[in-house]
Amino acid sequence: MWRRLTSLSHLRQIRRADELKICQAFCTDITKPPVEAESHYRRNSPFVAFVLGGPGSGKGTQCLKIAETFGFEHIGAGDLLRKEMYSGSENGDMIQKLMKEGSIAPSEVTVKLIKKAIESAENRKFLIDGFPRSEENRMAYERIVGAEPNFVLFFDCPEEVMVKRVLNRNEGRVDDNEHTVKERLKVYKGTTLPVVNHYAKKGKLYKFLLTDKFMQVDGTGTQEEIFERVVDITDTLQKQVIGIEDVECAVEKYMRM
Ligand SMILES: Nc1ncnc2c1ncn2[C@@H]1O[C@H](COP(=O)(O)OP(=O)(O)OP(=O)(O)O)[C@@H](O)[C@H]1O
Ligand SMILES: O=c1ccn([C@@H]2O[C@H](COP(=O)(O)O)[C@@H](O)[C@H]2O)c(=O)[nH]1
Ligand SMILES: [Mg+2]
Repeated sequence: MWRRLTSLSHLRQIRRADELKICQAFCTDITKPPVEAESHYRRNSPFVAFVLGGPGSGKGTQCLKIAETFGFEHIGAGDLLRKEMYSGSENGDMIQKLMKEGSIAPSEVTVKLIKKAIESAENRKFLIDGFPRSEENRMAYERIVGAEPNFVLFFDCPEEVMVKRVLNRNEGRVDDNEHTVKERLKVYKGTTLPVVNHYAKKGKLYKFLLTDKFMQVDGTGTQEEIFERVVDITDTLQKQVIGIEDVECAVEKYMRM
């Protein structure tokens, strides 16, 4: 209840009469969002978290755990591109060449695949793993999908650990080799980190610094130890964001009166 009322403070510009209606509407003990607001939220506002980090930092591993625990749909941008590559599509050869080089696929191709995956899912909560890779990717997503992510998780892993993991992964990926991993690291540092900085400035970034302080397995913490930290943040953010969305939907409803 308190959160609902305090979240309305930014609406000072609304006419006094409308303000009164909004306050009256929220002065009852609402423990659940109004049915109309809830369905608006589900239908129109997918809840999106981007998951970023270098090659082999553990994005995919943690996404599987988050998806299972919190009921998110896991969309791996690289997985979508690999599927497209092997599907015999007209973009297949181009994607394969870029992946082997460690380069980034054109934004329109990747965003189109992500948008399709979001639109065809029943779920409205998404983890988008390994995207955006560049500021250009980010802007294309925001333009085409028409929204920013709700929050961004960032796995900051030491470079030597990432390289070792990628070279030991053994999943038959065309880019898991010494030459390509060097290129991917260059792209990550030069082109993806600016995206991370962008979301840090916007206050949307949650960084997991994976250093040798855990002294486990490979010096970054076991998958379970890292996940324990991820759970806390994801749980809190989900609750906060859903609360804010409810207020905005309800405000829209009362302003139309
Ligand atoms: N905390 C960890 N400790 C040890 N090994 C790990 C840990 N997390 C992930 N791994 C292993 O490291 C490898 C890379 O992990 P993962 O595929 O999740 O990385 P990624 O960030 O998705 O990489 P990419 O960007 O290349 O897809 C996998 O073989 C995974 O099992
Ligand atoms: O948004 C994206 C995501 C991926 N790529 C290309 O795919 C590979 C592998 O991606 P992973 O996320 O590591 O599975 C990546 O190196 C890029 O070549 C992309 O172009 N755009
Ligand atoms: Mg991955």
